[in-house]
This record gives sequence, structure tokens and C-alpha cells, in this order.
Amino acid sequence: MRVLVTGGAGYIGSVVVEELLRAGHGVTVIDNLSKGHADAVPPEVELVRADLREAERLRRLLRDDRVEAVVHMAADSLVGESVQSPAKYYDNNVIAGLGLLDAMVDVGVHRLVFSSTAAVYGEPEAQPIDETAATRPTNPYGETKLALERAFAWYERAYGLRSASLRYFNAAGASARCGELHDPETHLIPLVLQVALGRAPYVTVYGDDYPTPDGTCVRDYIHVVDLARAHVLALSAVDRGSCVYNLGCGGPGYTVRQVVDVAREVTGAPIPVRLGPRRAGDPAILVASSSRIQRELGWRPQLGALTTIVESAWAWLRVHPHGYAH
Ligand SMILES: NC(=O)c1ccc[n+]([C@@H]2O[C@H](COP(=O)([O-])OP(=O)(O)OC[C@H]3O[C@@H](n4cnc5c(N)ncnc54)[C@H](O)[C@@H]3O)[C@@H](O)[C@H]2O)c1
Ligand SMILES: O=c1ccn([C@@H]2O[C@H](COP(=O)(O)OP(=O)(O)O[C@H]3O[C@H](CO)[C@@H](O)[C@H](O)[C@H]3O)[C@@H](O)[C@H]2O)c(=O)[nH]1
Repeated sequence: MRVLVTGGAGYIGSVVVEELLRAGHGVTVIDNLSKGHADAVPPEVELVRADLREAERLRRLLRDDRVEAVVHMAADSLVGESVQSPAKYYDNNVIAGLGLLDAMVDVGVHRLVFSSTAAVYGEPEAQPIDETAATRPTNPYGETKLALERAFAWYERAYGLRSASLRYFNAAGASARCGELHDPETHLIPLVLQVALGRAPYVTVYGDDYPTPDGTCVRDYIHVVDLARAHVLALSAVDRGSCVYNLGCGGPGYTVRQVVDVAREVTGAPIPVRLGPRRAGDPAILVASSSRIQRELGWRPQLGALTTIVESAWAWLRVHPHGYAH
């Protein structure tokens, strides 16, 4: 299939592009490079440097490239920032997202794979979380992702759009070519590794009074390559009907302090920590049940051990200490 990947120059998007190519698909990327890196896009892939909100350009691209499916990954995606600046999140994640759906419908593209998030669940009553859990986001990021997900059912009914919403838990790690590089970086694992590299003096732990084994938040880390492979499976399944899948490695998950301990083992660096206040919008525990996608599409995490994930991120960082250009 000819696939348009929005946000394909970003962290997860660049690895999804690699996996789509490996599966034999043709790929075009649209990215405004607000967060992404042109060098993360393989040279054989066309990178259109444009914003999703450039409606006419988007329609032209869908038409001229004869796009058959869209993987929609472009978004703003920081929990803390979304609490400070909800308007930015409604604009980019909902309004730009709806613009994309409208362009797809106009041009006749009816297959969509969407980057959704564990943040749609908020503070769930039970762990691990399956797809039937109530969706009650505790931050605007999760709220805006859920808003777009909810539009899909109505677009399907009215216009025949078929969607796969993939609710990722915490993506981490790297492929051989592509790794996590945000400016500013806010994600735990790359920040911890920056300390190991000597670029920062310590990691701040955001709160240790959560109802978890050591008081710090628990998350379910999933290797970015495992995550990317799920997109290839979802793309070939979407014609059979719209679907929603959680993507994580399952319980019990890892506390913030356990992540730091694993990074100490992998890097051999001391990695000092300091305790800070809770970060607004952070749920205490997010651990996935991914049994639905395992059962229905045969997906399995193959690189699920946290040590493997951190080792891959560390290996990438050591080869690219100054980013893609170096
Ligand atoms: N990183 C995670 O753990 C995680 C977890 C759950 C869901 N997600 C979702 O996965 C997707 C990718 O996340 P990521 O961590 O790779 O983020 P990222 O910021 O690295 O990638 C997003 C890309 O989208 C581009 N972009 C943003 N708005 C755009 C617009 N209006 N027009 C064109 N390009 C635009 C950015 O330049 C960037 O390259 C996001 O939708 C995010 O919400 C990420
Ligand atoms: O310097 C730091 C950074 C993070 N954390 C904690 O580490 C955990 C993981 O944080 P982070 O890496 O920022 O990821 P999340 O906030 O859990 O969000 C990620 O995972 C979500 C799904 O679970 C996705 O929706 C988001 O897009 C993605 O950014 C959280 O408990 C944070 O409070 C710290 O203690 N110190």
C-alpha cells in the first residue's frame, strides 16, 4: 500500500516508517519538523515539510501520491505541557486531526491507523488496563486524543472511514537507526541516560507518595520497534473493521526508581536522583493488558525486557551523542 505517515520524522514515527518499508509498503512522510528530524526519515522516503493544518496542500498530497492509508502520528504529546496549555492540544490534536479526516474523506482514503495513548484512561480502577476500561482522562493530552478517537465512529458511519486506534503505553528504546531525541526532552528514560552521559547532574523523581511499591509512578515501557510492528499488523487488519488496541508489555510495570536502577546497571554510571514534587496530570499506575491485539492480530512484544529497551536507547545515544547529524 502507499501509506502517508503524519509525524513520520518524530521518534516513534521514524521507526514506524522503517517497519512499513520492511513490510514492502510505499511511504510518504508529512511533518512540520516542530519536534521531528529530517535525518530520521530514510533517504528513499519523500519527506513533505508541511503542517497538517495546510489543508489544500494535504489534499493535494493525498491525491497526487495516490495514498491508500494514513498512519496519523503527528500530535503534541506531553502530559505536563497539556495541563499548562490545553488550547495548543485542542488545536493540534483535535482540530488538525479533524482536518486530516476531512481531507481523507474528500479524496477517498478510508484506512487510518491512529496513535492514541494510555492517557485516555486517566486513573483506572483496575490494572492491567484493557480496552473496556472507562475512559476518563486526567489531562488535556488524553482528552484530545480521546476526542479524535470518538470522531472515528461517526466518520465511519457517515463516510465509511475504517480506523485502528492504537493506545500506546510508554514507548522507549531505539532501532539501529532511529532513537529518541526531543528538545526539550521530558521523557524519563532519555533524561536518565543524559545523566549517565554526564550531560545533567541528576534526575528529578516526580513524587514518591503515590500508592505504588516504592511511592513513585509505575509505567509499562514498550520497545519502539515492537510498537512499530503493531502498526504494520493494524494496517493490514483495518479493512476487516475498525478496532481499538492497547499496546504495552503488561504487568507489573516499572516504578521510576526501578527504571533508574536498570539504567545504572546498563550504563555503569551512578545516576544521582533528587526528589521533586508530583507532575500535574500524572496517573499513579498505567499498565496494559494487550491481550486483545495478541489474540486478534498475533502481535507479541519481542523486546519487552526493560534491560533490552534501555540497552537499545543507550547504544543509540552513544552512536549519536549530538543527534542525527553527528
Ligand atoms: N512517546 C510515547 O510514549 C507515546 C505514548 C503514547 C502515544 N504517543 C503518540 O505517538 C505519536 C508519536 O509520538 P512521539 O513520541 O514520536 O512524538 P514526536 O514529537 O517525536 O513526534 C511527533 C511528530 O509530529 C510532528 N508534528 C506535530 N504536529 C504536527 C503538525 N501539526 N503537522 C505536521 N507535523 C506535526 C512533529 O514534528 C514530530 O516529528 C504522538 O501522536 C503521540 O501522542 C506517544
Ligand atoms: O524527569 C522525569 C521525567 C518523568 N518522570 C516520571 O516518569 C514517568 C514516565 O514519564 P514520561 O517518560 O514523561 O512519560 P509519561 O508522562 O508517562 O507519558 C508517556 O506515556 C504516555 C502513555 O502512558 C503517553 O501518552 C505520552 O505521550 C508519553 O509521553 C512518569 O511517572 C513521570 O512522572 C520523572 O519522575 N522524572
